[in-house]
Amino acid sequence: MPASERPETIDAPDAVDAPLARLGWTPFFEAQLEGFSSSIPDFSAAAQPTRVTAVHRNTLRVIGVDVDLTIPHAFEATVGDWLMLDPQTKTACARLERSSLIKRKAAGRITYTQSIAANIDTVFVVSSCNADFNVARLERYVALAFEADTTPVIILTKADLSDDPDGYVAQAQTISDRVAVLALDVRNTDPSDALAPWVQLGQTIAFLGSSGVGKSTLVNALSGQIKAATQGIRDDDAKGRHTTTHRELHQLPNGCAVLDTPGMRELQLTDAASGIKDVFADLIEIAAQCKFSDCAHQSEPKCAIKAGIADGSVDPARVERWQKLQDEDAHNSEAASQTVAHRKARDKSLGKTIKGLQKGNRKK
Ligand SMILES: Nc1nc2c(ncn2[C@@H]2O[C@H](COP(=O)(O)OP(=O)(O)OP(=O)(O)O)[C@@H](O)[C@H]2O)c(=O)[nH]1
Ligand SMILES: [Zn+2]
Repeated sequence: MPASERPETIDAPDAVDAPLARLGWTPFFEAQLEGFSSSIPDFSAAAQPTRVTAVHRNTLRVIGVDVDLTIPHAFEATVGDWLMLDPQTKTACARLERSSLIKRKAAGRITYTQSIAANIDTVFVVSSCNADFNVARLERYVALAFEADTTPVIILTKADLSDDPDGYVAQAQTISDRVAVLALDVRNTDPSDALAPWVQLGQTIAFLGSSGVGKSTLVNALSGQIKAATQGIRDDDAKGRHTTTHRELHQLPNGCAVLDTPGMRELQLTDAASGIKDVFADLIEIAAQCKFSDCAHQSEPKCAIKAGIADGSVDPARVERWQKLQDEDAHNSEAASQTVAHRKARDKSLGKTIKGLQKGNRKK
């Protein structure tokens, strides 16, 4: 959903079960329940929806209505997923289809795609009206949010520290006409009203941005802890920070769920080709007029991008950032797949060596 179509009437409290809505339950998930009892053989009719709030090495923590349990891993569930819990066996018997998924390629012993968080509705991309502000970085996060099927909203904090917050807003607005941009002074003003269109019962939000831009300050303010000394609260992390006891899934007083999960706050871009296309849709449309379909917009004849730069309708810096982001994404995506290919080749040759040695031993 384009951010310009602001959610106005999401999940009226009576539309879905209110206690579940406080965990982020929406009609999208409700609608999936019907199909289960008939299509899944061992589906228990008593199964109930629970949300994954933490992923540990061997277990998942799931929370539902009057449920707070640690259960075995199932269905490759990640933080934010909805699992149907069989109350008898205390195991998951189904994972609901995801409305969104934030993932990244992780290169460990085996390279694999790692899910970071599921079912986030709005990603607040946070930067500040000072040195942190960087259009290229914002574009990267917006691409990531689009790629994951979430709605990105740009928040520029520390408006009070700048002489020209509107100038920052204007710059951020050039990123995409599908993304709302807000400048906030979170230290002195309650952000609740400004963020109300997205911060609603049944919705799940997350904050993305560099360290120190004010993400925790925002969450604290939304939790009704305005002007709480962020640092002080933080030092007492387990108890003091935010109002809920669950570190990974906070519930705001109005019933909006906030996913705060390790690895979510700062993310590298990989496998985000379609998210990048969404951010630079205007340039892609122009590039479709280039003579060559694989035009690199460098020295090719009849290049529509270069023509646009020449007549002033296209910003050359934006073209440069677009190409850089594409390169970064291609590089990261390829590096990850090469790691797999390289390891496979190495393991194969190692396998041959071992076989050879074994044969040699047998001959002796
Ligand atoms: N003046 C001003 N200060 C702010 C504003 N928002 C946040 N701050 C301050 O910026 C500092 C960093 O804020 P945090 O909320 O801890 O930043 P963070 O993004 O959560 O940082 P990490 O947890 O490291 O990712 C704190 O001292 C806040 O009080 C703002 O709008 N105006
Ligand atoms: Zn071109």
